Amino acid sequence: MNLSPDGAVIVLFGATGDLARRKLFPAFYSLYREGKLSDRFAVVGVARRPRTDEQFQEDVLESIREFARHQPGEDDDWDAFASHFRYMSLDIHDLDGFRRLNSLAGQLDETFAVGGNRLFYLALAPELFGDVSLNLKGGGLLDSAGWHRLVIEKPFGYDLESAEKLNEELRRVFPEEDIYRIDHYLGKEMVQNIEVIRFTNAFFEPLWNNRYISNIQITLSETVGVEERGGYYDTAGALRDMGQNHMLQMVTMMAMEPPSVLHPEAVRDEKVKVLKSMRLYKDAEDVRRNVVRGQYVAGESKGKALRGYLEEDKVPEHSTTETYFAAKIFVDNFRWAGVPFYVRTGKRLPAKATEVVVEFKNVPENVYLASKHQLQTNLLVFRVNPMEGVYIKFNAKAPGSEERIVPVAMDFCHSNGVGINTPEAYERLIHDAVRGDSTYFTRWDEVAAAWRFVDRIAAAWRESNDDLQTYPAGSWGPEAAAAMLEREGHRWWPVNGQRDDDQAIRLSSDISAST
Ligand SMILES: NC(=O)C1=CN([C@@H]2O[C@H](COP(=O)(O)OP(=O)(O)OC[C@H]3O[C@@H](n4cnc5c(N)ncnc54)[C@H](OP(=O)(O)O)[C@@H]3O)[C@@H](O)[C@H]2O)C=CC1
Ligand SMILES: O=C1O[C@H](COP(=O)(O)O)[C@@H](O)[C@H](O)[C@H]1O
Repeated sequence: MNLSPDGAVIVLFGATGDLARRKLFPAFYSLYREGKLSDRFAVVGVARRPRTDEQFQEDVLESIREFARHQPGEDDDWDAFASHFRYMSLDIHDLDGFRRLNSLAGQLDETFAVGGNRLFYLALAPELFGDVSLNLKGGGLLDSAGWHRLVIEKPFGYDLESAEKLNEELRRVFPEEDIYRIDHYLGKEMVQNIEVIRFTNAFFEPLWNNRYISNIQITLSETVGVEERGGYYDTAGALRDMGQNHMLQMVTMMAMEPPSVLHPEAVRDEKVKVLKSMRLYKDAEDVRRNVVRGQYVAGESKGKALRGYLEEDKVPEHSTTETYFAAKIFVDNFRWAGVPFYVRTGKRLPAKATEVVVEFKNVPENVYLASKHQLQTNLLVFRVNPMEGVYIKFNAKAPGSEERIVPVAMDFCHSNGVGINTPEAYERLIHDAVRGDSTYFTRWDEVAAAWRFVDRIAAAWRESNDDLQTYPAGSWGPEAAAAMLEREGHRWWPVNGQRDDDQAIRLSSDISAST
């Protein structure tokens, strides 16, 4: 594995699209500003619509002004950065166009001395991935002297069968080790930190099992609706858009065994074991018991009226696509037997939050405590987004009181979501792909195992829509999701500082003010 900050020609397919504009151009700029992209790089933007190099550079500048962490300043050599960007109008079905692209890449190889390294980033609809890879080969783009890597966006297929087909198409051209499947959640600071916190602290690992942990809750909640992506979203739904990929990846980060060495393959081997240990739902009845799905209807948030999913642009009138799902998942291995992993994700919920709550089992009752106190369980919370940090709740004596035991909190705040300047997930992942570090990209067997799990749910949902619930936009989703936990004596912990029923945060700053 070569981890040097190599030079490379980066060919960005889908350069006029939403992802390029909101995430990728800003990421290139931050990497450049922070010296993480060698000066020996060029970006060739590719899409069908006509653009001159100058217009393209202007598009890049606008995107950076709107979305980047760093802003181009007066003393910043914008022109030097922009000179690395070229544009080529090309339909990906046009093989001759790929030959022209190859000759442009060859010129840029020389201009920027990149040694023939090429990174192909497919910010395109997945139906186009197979044709692009064949034409890259046919057009001679893989004949240069250096390495050739393919970065592809999700969704990787629609189910296991289509994912296998897509994978075969890609593997005809690229070996597995050169395919970098992006799951941008794996590039998030605090998702990567889960591993570090788990495996470098003596006081977590011994407790990290079914003896001490009661349940784990993972919430990926969004306030936004489907925005202008209604067409795509309606074919995916929450299960495929967030569940098959981001959600299950978060489960693996929480549940995996420590890898024997810190090497990409060793880490991914451990994640695959988790995915393969997840209990598959037996039948439709089992899915109904353990999975709740919902679709938002008109509601309101902070006094603003919000329309329902069926009123969104490009959503079919009678769509039954879920915009929310929650599930109870079991990882049937020695460490996790009997510990439910509760997961939930949805659009148009009251808060944007990505959070993992580890709820510990209560201490055994003893004579001193049992009669007098209702002890709260200990919590460890990984806050991934928008706040980044770790929150721990435990019990202590209220100062000055002989009698009272109260929950107190310790809050490690990596960033509070305001003026946030930690590297965006895409920066990390592009940086890793250029360095050849695939640790935080998903390997084929992970993708396949995740589809195997998700396909059981999708199959049950195809049988009947009777279990599809509705929830008002701006609410926390269907009641049935709360009921699913209540049946086990558990409840969802509120997220993102919205802990109205939990006084621990206030106690941490003003312990005497609590009652
Ligand atoms: N946007 C987002 O937030 C996220 C997107 N993704 C994934 O990233 C990928 C891109 O998404 P997004 O940017 O939103 O999509 P857009 O629809 O905004 O962009 C698609 C891009 O593909 C180009 N394109 C389409 N057809 C062709 C063709 N035949 N030949 C050459 N270029 C073509 C379009 O340019 P033109 O019309 O000029 O040809 C455009 O640049 C998808 O796989 C999506 O699922 C993943 C996570 C988040
Ligand atoms: O992949 C996707 O993720 C976003 C949410 O990402 P986040 O980093 O803002 O949490 C989601 O809105 C989108 O539907 C989905 O495709």
